[in-house]
Amino acid sequence: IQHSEPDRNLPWPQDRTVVMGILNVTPDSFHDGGRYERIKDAVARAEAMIDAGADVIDVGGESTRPGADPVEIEEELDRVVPVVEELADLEVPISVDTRRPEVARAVIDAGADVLNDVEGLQDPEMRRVAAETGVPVVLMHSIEAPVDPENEIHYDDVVEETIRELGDRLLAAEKAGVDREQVIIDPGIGFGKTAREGFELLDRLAEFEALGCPLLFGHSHKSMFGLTGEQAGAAPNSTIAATAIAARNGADIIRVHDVAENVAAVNVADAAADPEGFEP
Ligand SMILES: Nc1nc2[nH]c(SCC(=O)O)nc2c(=O)[nH]1
Repeated sequence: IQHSEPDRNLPWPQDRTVVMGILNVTPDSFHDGGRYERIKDAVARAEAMIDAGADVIDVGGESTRPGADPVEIEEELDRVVPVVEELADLEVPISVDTRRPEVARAVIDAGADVLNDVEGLQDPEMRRVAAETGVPVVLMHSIEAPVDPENEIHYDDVVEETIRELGDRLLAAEKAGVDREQVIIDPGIGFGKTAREGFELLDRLAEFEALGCPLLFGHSHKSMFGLTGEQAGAAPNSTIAATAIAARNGADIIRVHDVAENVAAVNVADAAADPEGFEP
């Protein structure tokens, strides 16, 4: 499976699988230091991921794990804006994982290059920000984020239905003035989907080509790997293995915590996809 046509003006290479390093700036993701410590640590962690081969850094100030408590907007701004300001000078693009238009506007003003909306631009105001700024936007499939664990969602065919619903979101975005060329799609692993549905999506990733957009796959340390003997939050080996399969099945961007290991996995997949043409 070759990557989507390299005709998008995205801020990363389009002839190989791109690695997005996850930078959580939620308090529980740092040892207990002061605010300034946290910002310093965040920048150091971003630089370490870049040194390990990350092509883009995804900054997130609100955990959207199933059942997570929503964070006040002021708190989210206070967490992400200072970090984006520091990272804006680094040589790789910065994406921000946020559901909030206020945060989206603020981080773009602060130098963020990409919006990563786990609610798939369901908020009309988020569609307006994407349309007005023209930045690349990751449109992730989720009926809601965080998903209420009590909310029993049933799919007959998770792949078909996810593609269809992403298609609907794409249309709504285009109606709001978002250019299809700026959209990256994402199946939203773990967001209202079971472990087995996660593996079904991994196996049939190529079917998402139908939407004609680059595809981001975000499986790192997720609960689907309970099926393969690892735990949510501690699934390094399953994550690396799934990265290789996802890249070989057409994922254009892989969103991970452990950059070096997953860079190796995408290199293996890309080399297998094009043994003659692959360049290390
Ligand atoms: N685009 C995109 N953004 C995300 N943000 C999270 S937060 C939950 C976690 O990392 O465990 N997951 C994803 C994902 O799968 N895709």
